[in-house]
Amino acid sequence: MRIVDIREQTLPISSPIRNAYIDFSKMTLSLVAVITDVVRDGKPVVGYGFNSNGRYGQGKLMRERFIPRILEADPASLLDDAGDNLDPHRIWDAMFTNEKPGGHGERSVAIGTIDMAVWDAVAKIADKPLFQLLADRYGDGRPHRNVFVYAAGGYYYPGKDLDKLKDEMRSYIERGYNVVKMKIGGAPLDDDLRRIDAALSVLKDGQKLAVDANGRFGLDTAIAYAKALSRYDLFWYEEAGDPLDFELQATLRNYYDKPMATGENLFSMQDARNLVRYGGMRPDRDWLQFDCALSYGLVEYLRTLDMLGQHGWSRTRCIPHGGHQMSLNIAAGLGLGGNESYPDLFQPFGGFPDGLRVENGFITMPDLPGIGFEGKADLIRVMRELSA
Ligand SMILES: O=C([O-])CC(=O)C(=O)O
Ligand SMILES: [Mg+2]
Repeated sequence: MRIVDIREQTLPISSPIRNAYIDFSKMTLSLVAVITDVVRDGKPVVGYGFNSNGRYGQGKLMRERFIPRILEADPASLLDDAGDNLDPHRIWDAMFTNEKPGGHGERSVAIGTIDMAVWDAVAKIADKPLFQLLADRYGDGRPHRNVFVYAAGGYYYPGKDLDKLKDEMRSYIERGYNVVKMKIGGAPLDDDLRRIDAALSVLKDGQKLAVDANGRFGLDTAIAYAKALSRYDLFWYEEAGDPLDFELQATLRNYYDKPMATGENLFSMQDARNLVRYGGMRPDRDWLQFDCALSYGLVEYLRTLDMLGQHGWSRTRCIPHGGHQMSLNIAAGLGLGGNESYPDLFQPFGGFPDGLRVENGFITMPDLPGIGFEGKADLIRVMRELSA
């Protein structure tokens, strides 16, 4: 059993939307196919992966370093002890050969994307949904099939007035979500408060709004927003300041006693650990959003979950960024608190398998092989073009 080829294609996911920090007019991602010599139903098993929105495609790093390291390794050294499947941990070690620690810039995205495709292949070779494989290997064998999901959107874009924002939020609620998220920090505070009031006006009892500043604020602005947001009962106040400014985050808790969230731009277990050590995050109410697709993959995310446990954090406080099915499987298999969802954005990569309904804010995991990309017709079409 061996990996015979790994292919990458950089694809556009551009749109006119913007958050407080970037616009998505030139946004791309890497799609990866890991092609094996294992044959199922007359066809080779192929694992697929892609990186989440917000970081660009990483084909160059993959082609120069990470793909050759896997393909040049002794194939037997990449298998598990029984020799009957690929071992994601050993493949990860091969990718990380001759890489120094620290500075987890773009390579964590490159490795995380290949890692996603490897896990998809591993679960397909084991003939299981990935969430079941994870529950079997790392848990008690019983996945949490019902996963909390929230709808992310509420971006700034040209011509978007308050009515359009309300329509967007209402459409998520009508599709079964009970938590919706919108952007803040890309307009003056008073304008944002009007936008928040508009979004809240379409919510009913038990439905909540989260807001996301995308790391835009310095301490003074972060505090001004904290004071203004305190009057609401928000699901969370996300990424107020620079993702690496742990002191800002720690100070902010003195001005905001309701839930906060951050972590989507921390790309390693060590960075996540620094947030937990120095960021003043509160295990009883705050949320951690590390996204495996951007941060060295599930092999690293398993280390992050171990680290969290050692620091007194429950994994139910993790709701990953990215809205991809990989984190959906991790949430179901390992018992996270839920997952982000982009019902309309970043298509065909955003969203979940066709026909999956959101009910009262939860989805029920379908029985699909691997990560489940085969259940989303527009996505698997693009993926199969890469592996054909
Ligand atoms: O706008 C983005 O970069 C995405 C984001 O922060 C999120 O989904 O939380
Ligand atoms: Mg965010």
